[in-house]
Amino acid sequence: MNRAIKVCGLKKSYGGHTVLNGLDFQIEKGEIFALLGVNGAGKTTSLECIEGLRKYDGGTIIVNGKMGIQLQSSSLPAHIKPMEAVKLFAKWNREKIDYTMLDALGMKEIKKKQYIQLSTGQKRRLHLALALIGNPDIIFLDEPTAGLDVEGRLSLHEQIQKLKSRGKTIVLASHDMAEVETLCDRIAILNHGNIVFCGTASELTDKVRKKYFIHIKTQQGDSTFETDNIEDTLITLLGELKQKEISVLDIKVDRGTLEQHFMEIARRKAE
Ligand SMILES: Nc1ncnc2c1ncn2[C@@H]1O[C@H](COP(=O)(O)OP(=O)(O)OP(=O)(O)O)[C@@H](O)[C@H]1O
Repeated sequence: MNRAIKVCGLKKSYGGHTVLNGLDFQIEKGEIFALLGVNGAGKTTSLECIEGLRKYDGGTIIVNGKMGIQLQSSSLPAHIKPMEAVKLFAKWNREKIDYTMLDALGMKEIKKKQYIQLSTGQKRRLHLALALIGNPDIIFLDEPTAGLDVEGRLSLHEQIQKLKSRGKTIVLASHDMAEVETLCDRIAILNHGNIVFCGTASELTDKVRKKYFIHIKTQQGDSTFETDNIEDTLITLLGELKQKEISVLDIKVDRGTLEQHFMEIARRKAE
């Protein structure tokens, strides 16, 4: 069985307000899977239903493995030290402490500090360490890098990649397109209570935008051309430039950013 999670027809309303309108998706073992959506799209609600922390109104959720959970916001007593928290969590879970994992998350560097003295990045690393106690198979991270600087984000990405290389399944909610593009194997986009896209970043690009953008820099300035047929357009453009004896300094071809594709899909009105 290669499936870590299967969600079928997941429904959730708060009062009369429908937030999840029958979600269907599945997450394979060993992949990094991202839930994306604008603020209020229902990412946290979906994660917390799967985690068993929130009741849902309909549908089925099958989770195939032990879960480790890092919530969007969590707190610890102000004066507790990181290792005290780790020992407490290990005791509650009746698990041994994995000191190699703690070292990899930089717990040594902060062991003398109290919780209240930790930076946002250090708190996030501690909460990730707590989520990993018990060696879970599936790790849920709700906006894991929110509020982190570039270095903190890269270091956390490295830890997440290491978890994947150890065969863990990672499910995360994120707003950060660069993060999702570099880190995640597959993405599901939530919009108006439905999954409007589920696949890889390049499949998202294919779905939204078939066009290519050719950016040409010449002695006379920069120009961008949009085309469906990259080969013909490039040949024509280069031929024209050669005929006019204009030297080309640089050429770049792209298909727009993942952020543009995400916004196009995430903001589409319900069909
Ligand atoms: N306990 C609650 N009671 C009532 N409404 C709620 C509750 N929790 C969430 N909501 C509403 O459900 C919707 C989805 O919220 P949720 O937190 O799941 O979205 P999200 O995609 O995680 O948002 P964000 O990106 O801002 O974290 C929002 O409209 C929110 O106001």
